[in-house]
Amino acid sequence: MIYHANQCDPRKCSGKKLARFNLVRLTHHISQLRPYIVLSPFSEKALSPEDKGARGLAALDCSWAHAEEVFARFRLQERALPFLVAANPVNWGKPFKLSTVEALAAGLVILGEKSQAELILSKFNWGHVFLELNREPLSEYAAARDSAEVVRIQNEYMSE
Ligand SMILES: C[S@@+](CC[C@H](N)C(=O)[O-])C[C@H]1O[C@@H](n2cnc3c(N)ncnc32)[C@H](O)[C@@H]1O
Repeated sequence: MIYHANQCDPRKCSGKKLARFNLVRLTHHISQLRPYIVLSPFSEKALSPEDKGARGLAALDCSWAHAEEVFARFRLQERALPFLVAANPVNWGKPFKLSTVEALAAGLVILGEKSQAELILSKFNWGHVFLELNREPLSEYAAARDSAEVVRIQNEYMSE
């Protein structure tokens, strides 16, 4: 599920593209995200395999310029993704600043749904590069026990 704030260039928006392929549902009602784990770069808790019981994943598609202020307006079941590097053309090589499709794909891998991650990334010509660039950390995060272990693994990558 993706909450869409309509702040992006529709030609470049990865969330809208996923919706065109019927791979996500778009909503303009934040309340519809409540049953799901919402990926937020501002959450203090990291996503981990401990979250596997969740009903599903959600992201909030808005401009990075307004993201902090948009997330601050709501109280949801939020989780941050650990250190991963973007492969999308807008933020290529930047850590943590993932496009919506990269964030959902990373979350799916961490929750043990790698084939779903490959499916959503397959709609983007750079999509496979995201999994290649982050193959090692993603497989370690997916094997972690809980959020604290994900953060410990992340810190090892960040100190390298
Ligand atoms: C700010 S929007 C930008 C969307 C971009 N315009 C696009 O077309 O993909 C990206 C969304 O992906 C998720 N996301 C990105 N990086 C993340 C991170 N490091 N941790 C958690 N969620 C993240 C969040 O839901 C965030 O709001």
